[in-house]
Amino acid sequence: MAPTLSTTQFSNPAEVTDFVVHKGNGVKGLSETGIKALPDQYIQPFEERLINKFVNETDEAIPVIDMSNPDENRVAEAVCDAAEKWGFFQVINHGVPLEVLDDVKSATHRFFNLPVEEKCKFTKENSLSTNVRFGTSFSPLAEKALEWKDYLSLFFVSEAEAEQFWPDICRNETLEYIDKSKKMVRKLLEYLGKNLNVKELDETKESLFMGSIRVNLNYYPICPNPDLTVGVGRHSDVSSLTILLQDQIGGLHVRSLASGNWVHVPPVPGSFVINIGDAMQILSNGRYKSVEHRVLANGNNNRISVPIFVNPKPESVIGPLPEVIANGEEPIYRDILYSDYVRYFFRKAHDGKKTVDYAKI
Ligand SMILES: COc1cc(/C=C/C(=O)SCCNC(=O)CCNC(=O)[C@H](O)C(C)(C)COP(=O)(O)OP(=O)(O)OC[C@H]2O[C@@H](n3cnc4c(N)ncnc43)[C@H](O)[C@@H]2OP(=O)(O)O)ccc1O
Ligand SMILES: O=C(O)CCC(=O)C(=O)O
Ligand SMILES: [Fe+2]
Repeated sequence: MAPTLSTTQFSNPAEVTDFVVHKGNGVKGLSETGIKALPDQYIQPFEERLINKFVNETDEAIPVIDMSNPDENRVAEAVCDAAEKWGFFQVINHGVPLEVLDDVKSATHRFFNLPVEEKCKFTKENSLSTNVRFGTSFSPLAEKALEWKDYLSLFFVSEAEAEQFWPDICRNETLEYIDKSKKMVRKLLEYLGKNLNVKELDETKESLFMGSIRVNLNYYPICPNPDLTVGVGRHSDVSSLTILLQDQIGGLHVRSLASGNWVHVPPVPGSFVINIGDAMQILSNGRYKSVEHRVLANGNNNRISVPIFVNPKPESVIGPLPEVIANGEEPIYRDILYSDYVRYFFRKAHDGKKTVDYAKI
């Protein structure tokens, strides 16, 4: 239900922050007050807005890969090529039932449409588990300018833990989405691993590449001045691989490694957007690239997206794989504890590709 506060009740920026961040209304609540101008704390520095700058000026596009015949060499080659040259690609005919995708999108809308009191049961302060967190922006206490996004973040431990702590309204659909995506994730990791001389995804490699799973349900409400802010600022993911389901609205942009231009990722019905994360960049000693991306805010439509972050286990030590440096290649990253790396990422504002410097030798 829409909050009944009138925008005139915000007499200063601190009241907006209190309403959005501390009272748990999120930017969705703020948007639904009918607010006509973007509050000051959402105004991004000029260089971060980048609206229309270097966007769509070329006909560059991230590859779209058809996985109908997943055992054909050309599919594996296309995936590895995209991972090296773009760090991003879309997949179609991936084998995940479209109904599962529709169901998790509906579940996302249902969660965000809950009354504030219900969503607030899952804020950092109130959640009964650190694995379930409802929040807004990315790291509001560390950010100079906030981001126009609310999220529910679910770290998967077990079905039993999810049964106990995840919100009822979206639990089953999210679990099904994870479960039905696993086969495709394994296949993608097999392609990427083989190309690095990893013969098979045995227990050790499985734990490094896909030892933990986090799913975020993202909600980007209509924004009064989308040109002045961002939905998500420039960042690379800290995952090994991210599987992103987006709706039909659009707004995700990827930095082209070839030109430096921002390239829009057009919604393709029934597809996933796949991207390489920092953990895979480190494991592959820089062969596969985790690439900067960002999401524009939208003045006309609400948007949702549902990324599955496929990660090493928090307790894994990650560094360039022995198979990669066996040929005498110099390691460019040191060994790091993965949970230290993720903590470092979460404790600062988005800052483009800087997180990975933490692991550089
Ligand atoms: C939210 O907007 C985002 C998110 C992203 C994410 C991109 C990714 O690639 S996510 C994949 C990350 N990988 C993993 O989660 C797997 C490994 N996980 C771990 O090692 C641990 O779960 C942990 C993340 C280190 C948390 O450990 P723990 O100490 O048990 O838990 P906390 O004390 O609650 O958290 C520590 C610290 O982290 C921050 N934080 C935790 N969870 C989240 C979350 N879901 N979202 C945001 N921040 C989180 C938090 O700041 C905690 O510090 P406090 O000072 O608040 O206590 C990309 C783009 C986006 O816009
Ligand atoms: O919403 C999107 O399209 C991308 C979100 C994203 O980059 C993230 O959650 O890491
Ligand atoms: Fe991301």
